[in-house]
Amino acid sequence: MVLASAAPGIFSAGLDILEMYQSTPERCVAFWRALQDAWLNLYGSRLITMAAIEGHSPAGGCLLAMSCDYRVMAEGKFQIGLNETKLGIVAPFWFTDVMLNTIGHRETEKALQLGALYSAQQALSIGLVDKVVPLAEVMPTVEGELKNWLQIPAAARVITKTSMRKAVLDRLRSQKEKDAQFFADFINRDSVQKSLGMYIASLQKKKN
Ligand SMILES: CC/C=C\C/C=C\C/C=C\CCC/C=C/C(=O)SCCNC(=O)CCNC(=O)[C@H](O)C(C)(C)COP(=O)(O)OP(=O)(O)OC[C@H]1O[C@@H](n2cnc3c(N)ncnc32)[C@H](O)[C@@H]1OP(=O)(O)O
Repeated sequence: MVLASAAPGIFSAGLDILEMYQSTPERCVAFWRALQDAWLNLYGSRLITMAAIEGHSPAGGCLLAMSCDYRVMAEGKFQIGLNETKLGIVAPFWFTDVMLNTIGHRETEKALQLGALYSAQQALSIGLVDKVVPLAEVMPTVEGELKNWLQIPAAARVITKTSMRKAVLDRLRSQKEKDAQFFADFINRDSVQKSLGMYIASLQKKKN
């Protein structure tokens, strides 16, 4: 399975910020449950999963990419990373776990505190992506890599993948409702809503 985007220049802009702003607790819980299930299915997929990152990939977009087995990113102006702290929010523990498994503890600690967004070359240097190529070569490179992965006996690959990812998946599975409730409480704090409001305004200002 290849994750790619139909929007030029954007792999994924992350979660819909407007869903987290001035929403109701009930809607926030439903929103979070949908995200949890999507991620559990993706990270726990038995399929070979690859991200064709042909554009920006902040926050939830970076989570999607990191949750794949292999990442190819376009060189150039695009950025990737977990930038949550820049919005005044905090990466949930399962976002953090996936990043830890991808780039290790020291880089994750720096990346998360700073809300760092990396260029493709920087992402390659810390192991956040596996390959950087010109934009037009992203999809052919993914397809070529996929052929390599498909050579591996499927049962052996799936057992290996499942055992590598089980602890992180189980950590969320065992506390889904608590996590959803925590998200709804956290996101509706006055201080968090204020930060999100300012971030949304800054996105709109950048455009004008
Ligand atoms: C131990 C744990 C303790 C506590 C944790 C508890 C709870 C956790 C709490 C919260 C966790 C939440 C996790 C959140 C994850 C996320 O994914 S948050 C989203 C982060 N995303 C971003 O910051 C991206 C913002 N967007 C951009 O930077 C740019 O838009 C872009 C680089 C992606 C693309 O740039 P451009 O091509 O220049 O496009 P525009 O900027 O003009 O955007 C077009 C249009 O789209 C709107 N938009 C962009 N991104 C979003 C978004 N994520 N959500 C909603 N809307 C978005 C943008 O405002 C423009 O709108 P219009 O002006 O056209 O209406």
